[in-house]
Amino acid sequence: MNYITVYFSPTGTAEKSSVSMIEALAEGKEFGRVDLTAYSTRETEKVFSTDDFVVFGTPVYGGRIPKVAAQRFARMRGQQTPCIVTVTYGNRDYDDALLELSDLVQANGFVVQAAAALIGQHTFGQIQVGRPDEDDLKENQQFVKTFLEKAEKNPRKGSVKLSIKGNHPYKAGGKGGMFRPLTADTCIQCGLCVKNCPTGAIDSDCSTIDSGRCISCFRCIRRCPVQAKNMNDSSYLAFAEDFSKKLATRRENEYFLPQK
Ligand SMILES: Cc1cc2nc3c(=O)[nH]c(=O)nc-3n(C[C@H](O)[C@H](O)[C@H](O)COP(=O)(O)O)c2cc1C
Repeated sequence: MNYITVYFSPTGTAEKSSVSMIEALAEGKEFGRVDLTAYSTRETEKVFSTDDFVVFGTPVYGGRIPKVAAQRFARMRGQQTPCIVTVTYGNRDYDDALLELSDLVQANGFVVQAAAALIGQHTFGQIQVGRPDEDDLKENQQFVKTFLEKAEKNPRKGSVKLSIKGNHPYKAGGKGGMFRPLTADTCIQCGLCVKNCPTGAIDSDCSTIDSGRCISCFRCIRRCPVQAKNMNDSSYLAFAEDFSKKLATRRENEYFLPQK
C-alpha cells in the first residue's frame, strides 16, 4: 500500500492534521504528499489506484470547504481508492464541510473509510493558538490505531457506513473572508507573498491585492519574512478581539469510524 496525503492548507494546520494521520497509517514507512495550496497547483491532476491509501485535508471556510480547495480536489481521481477525509476548523463549527469533502471525493472514485473534524488554530484573532497540539496529534494516532484494528478484524473493500455530521443542501459558504491584508512601508518586495498566495491575488509589486481573488487565508501574513503584511486595521482588530473571546472554550476533535 502507498500512503499519500493530499491537502490544501494556507496556514499549515490542516497540513499538520493530515500529515499526522498519514504518518500513523504508514506505521514508520515512507509516505507521499500532494500539497495543493500553491496557485501553481491549480491544474494538477492525479490518478490513484487501489494500492494507494489517501488522507485528504482542508480547512473549513464558512462551514464549507474552501471553493479553491474543492476545485483542486476535484482533479484528484480515485479508482476505488480507499481514503480518510479530514477537515480542520477554528473552534467555531465545521457545519457541512466534512460531508461536502466526503461527497466530493466519493464522486471522484474514492472510497471513504473514515472521517475526522479536527481543531486548528483559527486564522483570525488568537483562537486555540498552537492547535493541533501534542494531545490532538496523540488522539489522531489513537484514531488511526482503532481504524487499523477494525479494518484487520473486518476487512472490506467496498463502501462503509459512516454517519458524518452535515446537511444537504449544504449551507452557503466556502468563498473566503472579507479581510484584505495591508502592506507596511517596511515591505522589501521579496516576492514571497506573491509566490505563496494560493489564489494568485497579489500583484508583483507585493502590495496590490485583487480583492475578487483574495480569500482572507492570511498565508501572506504568516509567510512575510519582515512582518510587512498585516491586519493592523481597527475594525479587524476589534472583530478579532471579540471573536477570540467567543471561541475561547476548547472544543474537541470528532472522529467517524464505520458503524459495524
Ligand atoms: C475565510 C475563513 C473562513 C473560516 N471559517 C471557519 C468556520 O466556518 N468555522 C471554523 O470553525 N473556522 C473557520 N475558519 C478557521 C479555519 O478553518 C482554521 O483556522 C483552519 O485551521 C485553517 O487551516 P489552515 O491552517 O490549514 O489554513 C475560517 C478561516 C478563514 C480564513
